[in-house]
Amino acid sequence: MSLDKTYKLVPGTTIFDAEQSAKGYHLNQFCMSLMTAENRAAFLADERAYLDAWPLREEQKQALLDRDLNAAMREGGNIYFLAKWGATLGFSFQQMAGSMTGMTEEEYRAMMVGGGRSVEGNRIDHAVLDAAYTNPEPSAEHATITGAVFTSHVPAIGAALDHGKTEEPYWQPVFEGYAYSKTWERENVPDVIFLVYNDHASAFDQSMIPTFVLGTGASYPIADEGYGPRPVPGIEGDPDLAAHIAHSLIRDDFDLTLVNEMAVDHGLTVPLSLMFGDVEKWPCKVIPFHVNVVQYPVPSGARCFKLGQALRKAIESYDRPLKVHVWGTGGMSHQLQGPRAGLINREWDNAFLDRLIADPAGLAEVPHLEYVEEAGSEGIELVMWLIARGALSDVDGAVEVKHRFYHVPASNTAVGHLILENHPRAEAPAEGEN
Ligand SMILES: O=C(O)c1ccc(O)c(O)c1
Repeated sequence: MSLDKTYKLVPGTTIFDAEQSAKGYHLNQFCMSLMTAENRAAFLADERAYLDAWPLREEQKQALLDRDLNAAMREGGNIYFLAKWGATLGFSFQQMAGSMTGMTEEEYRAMMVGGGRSVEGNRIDHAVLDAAYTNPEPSAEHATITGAVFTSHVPAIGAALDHGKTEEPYWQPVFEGYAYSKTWERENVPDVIFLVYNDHASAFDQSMIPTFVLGTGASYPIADEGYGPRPVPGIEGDPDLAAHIAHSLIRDDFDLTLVNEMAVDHGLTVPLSLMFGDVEKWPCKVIPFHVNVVQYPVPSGARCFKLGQALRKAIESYDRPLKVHVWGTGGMSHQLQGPRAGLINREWDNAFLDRLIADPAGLAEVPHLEYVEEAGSEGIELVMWLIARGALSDVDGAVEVKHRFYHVPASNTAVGHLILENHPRAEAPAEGEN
């Protein structure tokens, strides 16, 4: 099933969607650079030289040099960004809009004074729209979620790996718990991991508190959390699949923040190290998905579970035969602050794992207060596991527990880990087939 992009059929109109945004990313960022007097002066002194300093395609530079806004829009420019360029050259919004219509400035102004352009004759060709609805292009192939991994993402685990301490008596039992996981992951390398984690005041500070962040970028550097960046490879993203997921989730009423550039911290890198070990390059692409669990209000378990269900629909409607893993990270019980620091609740953690496997919808109803009271203030990270669990196939398929592990302690936390394989039910053969 391909997504509804019928907005492309409105005549004389370019909708700025994720596809256009990817195409025009540097063009629009160039426009943003004109928000200082110093940069505007440099641009006006030598437009070509200033443009050449940006990674723009020649078509994009030429569109601006020709003052051709239609071409700039085709090349991914958005009018609110381009307005910064226009303002630098002394154009008003009316002059810019009029320049795209084939009218002179006077004609366009007169048309607006006369009541503006009529919608009559400017609607979608309904024959084309009807055809788009009645003959949706069936896709022979689609992406599949083949497994889910759930794991703690304690930074001290990353430090133990990076400093060769995995065989020390304190750490050996932790890494022993991931020995099978590394073999399983090697035998089941996906094309893409959709990795749910929380940023720990690394990419997002108090200037911005987005609830759900989908990484739509091509690559992500490793954050420096104070000890220097972890010595692990950078992350390659999948902008195309991420844009598809963004479109599908937002259409399903999940209000996401889309981020093209961000550094990723231990929340994302420690799970990758645990599952892939010490590698030169991660063997697959990763789409980072950050959930705010730092500043309240944080999303509920129920919201996360529903998001996971919508994520499954999004991934399965992507028309390429990719194998996708969905990972939920963070937890288990831990409290990093105040007189209750060090809180561990083995019974609650293990009941959480039991219910995550057998009763995820029921588990999703557990309120925040229970996480904080029973699993410690930072145990709230466990709501993120419900996103990955919601993406699996219980409705028309089955999940199989491949591995389960629990250990106390790693620094201040309990370590929990699960691997669930996803077995979607085979699609019913079409009539006439065996
Ligand atoms: O136990 C710890 O040391 C610790 C520190 C930071 C974290 O984000 C975390 O999950 C655990």
